[in-house]
Amino acid sequence: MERLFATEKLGGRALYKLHATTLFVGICLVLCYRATHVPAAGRAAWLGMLAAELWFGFYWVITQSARWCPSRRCAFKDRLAARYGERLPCVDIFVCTADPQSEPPSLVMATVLSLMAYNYPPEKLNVYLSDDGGSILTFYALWETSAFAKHWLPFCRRYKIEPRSPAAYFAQSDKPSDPRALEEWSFVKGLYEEMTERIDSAVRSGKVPEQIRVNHKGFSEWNTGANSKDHQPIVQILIDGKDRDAVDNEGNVLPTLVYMAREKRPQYHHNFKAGAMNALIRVSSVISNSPIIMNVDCDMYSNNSDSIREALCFFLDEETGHKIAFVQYPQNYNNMTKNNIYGNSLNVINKVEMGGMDTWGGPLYIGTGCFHRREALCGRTFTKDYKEDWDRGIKTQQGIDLTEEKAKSLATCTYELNTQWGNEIGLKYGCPVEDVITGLAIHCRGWNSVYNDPPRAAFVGVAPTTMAQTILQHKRWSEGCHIKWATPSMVCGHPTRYLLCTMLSSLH
Ligand SMILES: O=c1ccn([C@@H]2O[C@H](COP(=O)(O)OP(=O)(O)O[C@H]3O[C@H](CO)[C@@H](O)[C@H](O)[C@H]3O)[C@@H](O)[C@H]2O)c(=O)[nH]1
Ligand SMILES: [Mn+2]
Repeated sequence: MERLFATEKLGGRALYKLHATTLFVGICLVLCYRATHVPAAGRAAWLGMLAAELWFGFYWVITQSARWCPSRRCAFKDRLAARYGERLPCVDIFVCTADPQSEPPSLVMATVLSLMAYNYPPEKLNVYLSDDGGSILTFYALWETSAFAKHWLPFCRRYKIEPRSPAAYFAQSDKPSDPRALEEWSFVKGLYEEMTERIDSAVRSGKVPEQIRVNHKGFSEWNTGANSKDHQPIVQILIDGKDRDAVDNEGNVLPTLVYMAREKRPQYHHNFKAGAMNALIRVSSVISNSPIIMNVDCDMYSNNSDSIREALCFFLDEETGHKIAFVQYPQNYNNMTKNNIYGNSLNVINKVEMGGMDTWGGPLYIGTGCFHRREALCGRTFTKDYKEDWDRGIKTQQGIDLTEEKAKSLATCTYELNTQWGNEIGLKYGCPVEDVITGLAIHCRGWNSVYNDPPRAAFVGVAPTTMAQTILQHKRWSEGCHIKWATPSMVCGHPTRYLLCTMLSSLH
């Protein structure tokens, strides 16, 4: 049977190998020099130099395993379409946001809209927004979005536009020349701008107007004075994709859209993004329970509406699909500083190293732009005879109120006490780079991963732009992969992979 994807080796490998060989000889010569020139005085400095050279030499040798033979993937969406048509698995999409001041809700909503507008059967798509700020402003923004989506989704489909984040699209696109298209373009643009203005002005004033609050029962969650650090669990299904009446303005079904703010109490540690993701895994398990989970940071919009279909080419491939736990896309940014002075474009990682890690079972999980197999993320160990049920998922709703109550009980502070959540199940806690460690644990359970970097970037986000932000981010990344976060079984189970995780996340 024809494969659903191909792997091709990157060109220029011979040249790189030549370059690497000369470097290796250089490193050996430096070490030789050091060993044969032991000074009589100043031994401490000599020892320090030797230690540094040995460490950097060792680092360099280890990273060669990711640079020696980089490859690129090519997914065949046409073959996927020919084989499966629209009989595709359900997908749950998780977006995490934490603070309406530093992550403006209007931008988060552009991300949410880009995800709702994927070129994918809408009844199989479920978008969840986790709000760690527990903010009525974010909820209000999502409520506005659920109404605007009824215009945005048909517009995207009719004109096959890219990218499908309205903010990015209207900033990039020229006015269409066809008068009918122009009329619609201007109408949708107008609606979008009005909505953004309403959201931004609510954020500026810090409150949602009273006449709006009566429009949805969800606003009443804030009647008791919930604040970001102390509030009850909130789950609101804003669009129920299983409801035949929830349709866009052309009568097509809409994707499910859910707002979640897990319970926060000062006496319980919330475990940052990993805690939010784990709450989402549980909440989604009673609403949609799709076999595939995708997650993005709130500042990373989908730039390519075919990314889901491409990711499925890997999962559904007959030969190797059953081994794959996650498909990782690179992090691309659209706000590079002049000359990329802080190296934020992550070129070496994105273009070479992530695609070069196949020998070690595939790329790292880097926290955003990643499609997971739900079972693997929830702690399942790989076995040859495991067969995924791609048809799984909740197809009929029990009644929204009942489902919401059930979901809230899974998003409480006490739910995880004395359980394996944060350890064997879901994302790992306690580590500043929960993603890399979680990915390592998945590999240690026997699964592989795949890296896919299509010519049209799948996700585009916002990188740090100042020295201070960059240093903070790198400090967190470097600390995160320190040995103390990995258990001995993880280090021993995949020693080279562990070293690579440590080194790739600490020295860029
Ligand atoms: O308590 C928190 C803190 C953060 N976030 C969200 O987590 C995401 C990432 O946080 P950010 O502060 O933007 O970290 P970055 O350094 O930009 O993130 C990179 O590094 C992280 C740690 O490795 C990964 O989790 C991210 O996916 C990756 O983009 C954002 O969407 C936040 O809203 C939460 O949901 N809850
Ligand atoms: Mn970020």
